[in-house]
Amino acid sequence: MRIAVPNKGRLHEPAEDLLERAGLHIVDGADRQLYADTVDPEVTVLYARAADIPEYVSDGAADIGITGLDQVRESEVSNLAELLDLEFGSCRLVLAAPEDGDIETVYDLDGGTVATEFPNIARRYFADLDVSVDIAEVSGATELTPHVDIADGIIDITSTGTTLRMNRLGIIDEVLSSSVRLFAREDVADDEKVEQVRMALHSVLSAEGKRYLMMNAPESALDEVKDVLPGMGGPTVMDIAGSDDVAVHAVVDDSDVFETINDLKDVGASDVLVTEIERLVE
Ligand SMILES: Nc1ncnc2c1ncn2[C@@H]1O[C@H](COP(=O)(O)OP(=O)(O)OP(=O)(O)O)[C@@H](O)[C@H]1O
Ligand SMILES: O=P(O)(O)OC[C@H]1O[C@H](OP(=O)(O)OP(=O)(O)O)[C@H](O)[C@@H]1O
Ligand SMILES: [Mg+2]
Repeated sequence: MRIAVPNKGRLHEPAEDLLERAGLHIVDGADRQLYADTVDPEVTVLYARAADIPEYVSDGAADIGITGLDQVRESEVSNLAELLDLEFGSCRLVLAAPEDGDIETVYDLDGGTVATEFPNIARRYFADLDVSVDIAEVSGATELTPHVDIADGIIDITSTGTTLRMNRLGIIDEVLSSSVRLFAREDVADDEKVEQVRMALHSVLSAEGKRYLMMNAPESALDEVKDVLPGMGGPTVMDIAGSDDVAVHAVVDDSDVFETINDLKDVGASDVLVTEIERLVE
């Protein structure tokens, strides 16, 4: 089973980092290599441009892929199944035009030109709205084009909004909200190995924002301790040999930890340990 991963650009590091945290360690993955092995002999990695990954998975060069939803939509391949939102690389594809111009709605662009790195998404967007627009395909610095009379507006990625602001462009509409996804070719989407990889990545996402709490508590206070712990499926309780205390373990949302510890102390818990969770397989 082969997994296609961005070889450079902003998605490369977070994608590799996620595989590492999922325990799918890359071995022998020296820089600028096309393929790498992982600790699982059945899983190999193919490094490719983020924009090429949907096509590679669709054609069978890889079986599953990690790239932005914007790239999947732009590729127009139809045999991919989304397995997981990996919750990084979040951005919006927006329609924008000069702030001081006379384009205020998408309909004002009828008969005009729009520059973009995403011509397929752009064509579909305008066709759906029945707006007739010429698409000028560019390969970068899209934000400049309205200021050099190449286009009346643009469809481009924004995340912090800095680039649009610097180029005095205002957002007219959101075309797509994107983040990085794990997807598979439909014919292998239900394979056992694909499911194992999906589950491993999911376990990392599930652990994010969660903490593991361990404490001792008098057995007589157990009901109150349980009431305080919001825990998933109730806490784990273990007897401590030769003691009236029990050990209690629970998973708690990071945002609840401060309040939960205070409440636990109030009902008699002691020796509270808080640790991070690497993965949570449900
Ligand atoms: N602010 C952003 N700008 C561009 N892409 C973003 C942004 N935020 C998230 N992304 C995601 O990253 C993808 C771009 O990946 P790419 O590998 O092209 O990164 P890059 O850093 O722009 O590299 P390059 O310098 O080659 O353009 C986008 O398709 C999108 O899914
Ligand atoms: O809202 P912001 O945080 O300003 O991000 C948006 C900008 O980032 C991307 O460019 P990138 O840095 O990838 O350069 P590129 O156009 O050369 O790919 C994108 O094409 C926008 O120009
Ligand atoms: Mg870029």
